[in-house]
Amino acid sequence: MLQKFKRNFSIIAHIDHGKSTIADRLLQVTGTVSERDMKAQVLDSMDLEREKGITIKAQAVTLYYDAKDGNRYELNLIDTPGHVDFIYEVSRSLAACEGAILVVDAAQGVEAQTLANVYLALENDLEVVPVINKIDLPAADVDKVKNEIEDVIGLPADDAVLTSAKAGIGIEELLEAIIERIPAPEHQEEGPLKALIFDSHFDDYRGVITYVRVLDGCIKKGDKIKIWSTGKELEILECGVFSPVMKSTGELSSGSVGYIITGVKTIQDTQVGDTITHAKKPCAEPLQGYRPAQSMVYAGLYPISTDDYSDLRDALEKLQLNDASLSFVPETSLALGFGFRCGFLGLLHMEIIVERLRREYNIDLISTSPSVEYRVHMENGSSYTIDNPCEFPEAGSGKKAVEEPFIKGNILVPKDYVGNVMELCQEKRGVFIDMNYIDENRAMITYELPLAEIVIDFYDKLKSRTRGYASFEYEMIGYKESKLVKVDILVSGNPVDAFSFISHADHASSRGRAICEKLKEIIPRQQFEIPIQAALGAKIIARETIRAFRKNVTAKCYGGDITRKKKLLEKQKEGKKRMKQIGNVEIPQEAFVSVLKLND
Ligand SMILES: Nc1nc2c(ncn2[C@@H]2O[C@H](COP(=O)(O)OP(=O)(O)OP(=O)(O)O)[C@@H](O)[C@H]2O)c(=O)[nH]1
Repeated sequence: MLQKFKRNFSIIAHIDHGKSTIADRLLQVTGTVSERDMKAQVLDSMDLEREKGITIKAQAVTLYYDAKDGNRYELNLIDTPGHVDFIYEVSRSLAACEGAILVVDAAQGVEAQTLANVYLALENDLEVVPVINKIDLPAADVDKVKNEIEDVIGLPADDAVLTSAKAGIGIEELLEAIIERIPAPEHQEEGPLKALIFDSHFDDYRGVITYVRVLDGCIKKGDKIKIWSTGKELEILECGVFSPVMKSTGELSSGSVGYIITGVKTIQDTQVGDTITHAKKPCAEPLQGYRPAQSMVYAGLYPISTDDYSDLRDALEKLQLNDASLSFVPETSLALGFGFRCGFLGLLHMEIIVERLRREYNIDLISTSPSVEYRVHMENGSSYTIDNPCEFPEAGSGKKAVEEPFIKGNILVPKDYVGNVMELCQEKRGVFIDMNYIDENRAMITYELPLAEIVIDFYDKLKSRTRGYASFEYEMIGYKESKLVKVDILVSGNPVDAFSFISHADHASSRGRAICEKLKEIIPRQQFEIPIQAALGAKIIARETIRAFRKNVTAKCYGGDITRKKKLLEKQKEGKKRMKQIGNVEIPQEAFVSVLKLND
């Protein structure tokens, strides 16, 4: 197909504004999926995505549309995730497009992530087509949203397409708008091959599937290609498009989006952002590429049962096959045994990985409290980074300063909640930068905040203190020095490394106290007294005591039924499996999780 009949676009939106529903409708109206196969949100293929109702990974799909001008067009839709954790995936899918559909909810209007995503699209020189969705809702206010798009984003909104993805209204108009307004790709159809790798996934049966966008030239089955950065030469065993399942076409021409299979073993061999060219007749220079995704949040993952250690390693390796942003290295903890230190894009990413390990791989896990990466500067001039509280330098070790990562966060909120948001940001050690009213009702508040304060539960707190009306988006701005200390938690005098955390000095006592109180509630009484303490080095800053108690499970069984007694004892043993033995104290698994939730 000629380039002038191709259109490559993404859909960008704030979470829940209806991006996936619109994508589903486009698939349906163009006959890409039959009525029978249409299950809601075809593009959100992972179970978890469906359940949580969020898109995580970028996906591509090719649609064919017979337009009103009598021509048949090839439309390549690249889906993008909507959550802040995955903004990196958004930027790389945008690089494979000429245009973006900007979906704004007709009742909610422009939100913080709408803005962040539009700016990314404009940075990539994309043509943005505004779409106002959910016009069927009684609370829809199209004129107000049009004004917001013009005033807040600065895009003309007169000709915004009005849709109700739910009711199937406005979908044809949207398809026509895509063809009219999004420019066709303009590359050299005959030139030496130049293609961009924008994603990849591992398929159990077929190996690595690499997603490519062809710029110049053409890829054919049997071609010998070269990966620019590594110089590795590979043969194209198969190439084709997603419609929505993989369909081999034997060829991908200039301006197209599709997949190639080359027989490489891991997705690391075809790095996202790399350039593909022909081995014999290479292009003159590579495409710009991307920075690799960076882990922001770290935590230790430990199997409850030590027998699961190698299964956990295999599972992490498998997950990494599809998710280059997940990193892990083995680590050991005195309290928890053998496990892995893992790096994630954000808390949601971490939650998803932990949940998948549980569900898909059946591994019961304990995760330690999430941490960020700190930079430690020593008096002798050396410096290093740590992502684990256990590596924090002890007092007297010659530490000069510790720096932590900061973000600039933009919060869009109705004016009634401005006070609550500012209060929350102050509690989280935020530094006020700016506040602007975007209209008479809503304000955009900007704060600089330590990332460590954001990763725990900022998002949840923000939602609850604004009744779900605030939206939030952030970017990293770099490292700054802070007064940080490590707090240890001692159970019966033994430090439990999995409970240690790094905190700002001003918050150390209150957090230490809160954890001691929580552990007192959770750790069952045992036959001896258990002191629980929080300590700053040798100094105890909080203490709780669990009094002694003897739990005699057979007490209920008077009468001499020995089998019943045995059963009860068996049951007690089962319960113990879910405990971790720390010194002479048994700590239930929930303790590790609740401490994690409490860290503020
Ligand atoms: N009333 C109404 N509801 C809609 C419409 N479009 C989508 N929804 C609903 O809005 C919710 C969110 O829609 P999604 O398509 O999952 O939103 P999304 O933007 O893809 O969300 P992420 O994938 O998480 O980024 C779902 O419950 C949809 O059924 C619409 O036109 N009208």
